[in-house]
Amino acid sequence: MADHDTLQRRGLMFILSSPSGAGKTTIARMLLERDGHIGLSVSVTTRPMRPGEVDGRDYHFVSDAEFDRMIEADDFYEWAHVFDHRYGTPKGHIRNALKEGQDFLFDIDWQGTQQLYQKDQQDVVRVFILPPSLKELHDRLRGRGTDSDEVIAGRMERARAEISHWDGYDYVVINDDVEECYGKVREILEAERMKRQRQTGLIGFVRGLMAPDAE
Ligand SMILES: Nc1ncnc2c1ncn2[C@@H]1O[C@H](COP(=O)(O)OP(=O)(O)OP(=O)(O)O)[C@@H](O)[C@H]1O
Ligand SMILES: Nc1nc2c(ncn2[C@@H]2O[C@H](COP(=O)(O)O)[C@@H](O)[C@H]2O)c(=O)[nH]1
Repeated sequence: MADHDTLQRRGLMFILSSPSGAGKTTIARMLLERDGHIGLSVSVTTRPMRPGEVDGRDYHFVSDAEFDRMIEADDFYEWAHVFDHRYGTPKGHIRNALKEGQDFLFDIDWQGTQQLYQKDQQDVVRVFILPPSLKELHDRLRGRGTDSDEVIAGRMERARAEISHWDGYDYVVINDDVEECYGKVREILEAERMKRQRQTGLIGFVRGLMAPDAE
C-alpha cells in the first residue's frame, strides 16, 4: 500500500537555505520556539564548534574519520562539502518520525536540498532566504562575531554562487525585518500543512463517496 493511502500524512521536510549569514538559523530558531509542532534535524559536521554552540543541539560535531564511517554505514539522507568542511543530514530517529507524520526543519545548503528533493518530491518544501543586500550580509556575518575575517571573506566570496541557486526553491523570502520574514515563513509552513491535510482528508472522503454501499 502506498504511504499516502494510509490516511496518515507523512511529515514535511521543511528546508531553509540561504547564503551564510542571511539569517536562516535565526528564523529556524523562531519557528522551533513558536510553532511547537516542528522538530529540528540536527546535522552532523566536521567543522569546528563556534563559541556558544552546543554539541548535539546545534550540530553533532564529529571527526573526519567518524564522518567517513557514517557515509560507509549509509547513515545520511544527504551530505555535502560546504565551504571547507563536510555536513550531512543523519537518518537517525527522523526516518521513523517522518513516517509517523512529524514535520522536520532542515537548515541545509542547496546541494543537500537537491538531494532530498530527488529522494522525496512529495514531502519536501524548499524555502530560500535572501539578505536585503550583500553589504547587509557582510554586516551580519561580522556582527555575529563567531567567525574570523578570513572565514567571513570566504563566505562572502561564495555568497553570489549560493544565491544563484535561488530558483531551485519553491519559495524565496527576503530577510530584511526579521519578524516580517518569520511571519512569511510561518505562513508557508501552515499553507503547506493545510495542503497536505486537505489531500489526506479528501482521500478518505472520496473513498467513502465511492464505497459500494454508499448510496
Ligand atoms: N533580519 C535581520 N536583521 C538583522 N540581523 C539579523 C536578521 N536576521 C538575522 N540577523 C543576524 O545576522 C546574523 C546571522 O544570522 P544567522 O546565524 O541566523 O545566519 P545563517 O544564515 O544561519 O548563517 P550560517 O549559514 O552561517 O549558519 C546573526 O547575528 C543574526 O542575529
Ligand atoms: N548539505 C548540507 N548542508 C548543511 C547541513 N548542515 C548545515 N549545512 C549548511 O552548511 C552551511 C554552513 O553552515 P555553518 O553552520 O557552518 O555556518 C549553511 O549553508 C548550512 O545550511 C547538512 O546537513 N547538509
